[in-house]
Amino acid sequence: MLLIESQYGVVIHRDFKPLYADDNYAHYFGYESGENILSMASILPLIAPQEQQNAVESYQAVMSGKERPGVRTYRNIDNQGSELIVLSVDHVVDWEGQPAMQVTIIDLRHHVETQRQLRASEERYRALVDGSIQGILVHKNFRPLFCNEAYAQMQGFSNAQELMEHGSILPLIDMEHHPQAYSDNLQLLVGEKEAIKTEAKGVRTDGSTVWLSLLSRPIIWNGEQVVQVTAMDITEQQLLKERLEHRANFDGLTNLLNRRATMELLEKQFEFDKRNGNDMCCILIDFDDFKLINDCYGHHVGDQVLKLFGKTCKKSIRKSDFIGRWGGEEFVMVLPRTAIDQAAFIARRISKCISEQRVEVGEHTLSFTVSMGVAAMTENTTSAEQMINAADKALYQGKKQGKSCVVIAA
Ligand SMILES: Nc1nc2c(ncn2[C@@H]2O[C@H](COP(=O)(O)OP(=O)(O)OP(=O)(O)O)[C@@H](O)[C@H]2O)c(=O)[nH]1
Repeated sequence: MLLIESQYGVVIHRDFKPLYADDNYAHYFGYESGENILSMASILPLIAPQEQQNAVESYQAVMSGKERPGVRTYRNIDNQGSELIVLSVDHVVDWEGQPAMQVTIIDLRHHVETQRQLRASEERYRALVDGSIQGILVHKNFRPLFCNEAYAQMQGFSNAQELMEHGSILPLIDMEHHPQAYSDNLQLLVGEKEAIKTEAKGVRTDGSTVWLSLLSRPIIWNGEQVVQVTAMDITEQQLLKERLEHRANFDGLTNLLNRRATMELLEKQFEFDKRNGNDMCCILIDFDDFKLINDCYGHHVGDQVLKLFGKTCKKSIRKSDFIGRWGGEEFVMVLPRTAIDQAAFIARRISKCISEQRVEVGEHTLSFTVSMGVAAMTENTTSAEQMINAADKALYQGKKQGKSCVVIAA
């Protein structure tokens, strides 16, 4: 497909400040490696002085969306001061969350033939972007017209051809993102938007998830208005983000919501149920004589008991209910749309269930109990905190009454 025999060089820059340059690019200008280019404050001096203004204007026009990225010829200057004519293919890409210009150049000095090829710019575009370090896909209403190797690999294909054999790229987009994809596609095609930047979940050929940072723009392809997508694989960053989010909201030992996340959710639920006139209850749960468990069997057994408690509770509540770790061996269960009688019933059921659990420690079989305070959101309850305090008082009563019991707040 590519009629040009020479290799091409790639540089990515923002306002001509180099962000990435490969060695081929550096070689064109007489440097040893891309590192030499990266150490420059600007790559503008590599363009012949009489063409620099033109280059700056083109850059601004493309980045602001006034002009589409295109194929141009430039007079460049190498580090010996000699002029070289290059064919340059501009391409707006996403670089660390910001748009940047990717320029692919071919030295035209020895390739008179390439002048003729200038006219076949779309064909050349195909060949040049194949070497892009970012995934590039061109589609017309999700029918793939072109994709480079990088894009195909991100989606789990072994080569671009395999992806191109698919009639639609929609199955490669997670269902959840389909409405957004349709709407973005339409907005770009009717010219409502010049570019759309999104993060979307993709489906690899093996069914696994790939997270992509996408920059979509309308381009002309064989005379038709179509969409070009530049993609970066951000799966690792996304997984890290999810892990950090999980760590920020969940307790590491029991994998239940931590106190902060529980309170946040409880407050939201409280506001919702209050506004909608729904019932709502909370149960404060505290282990009985937990210190004894630690003292007799060791801290690790205490941990094991807490984990088992978390699992047991999660299994015994509805999807709309939630439970969080409030403190060391204290937990809060939130029951939206639940009246106090039902809540008391649930508390007793869980209390029984907990007391039936057994943990084997060597020759010993350990059992344990909890005390619970149950409170409802009444007409006079004005905050989630107030409801928790009421449950806490009831729990305190329970502890005084001899533990292993469920006490309903007055
Ligand atoms: N193993 C383990 N123990 C914990 C954890 N968090 C708190 N504890 C222990 O739980 C015990 C709680 O002791 P206390 O507050 O006296 O309560 P208790 O012994 O359950 O007594 P009552 O509440 O009156 O029934 C303390 O010994 C804490 O060290 C934890 O994550 N793992």
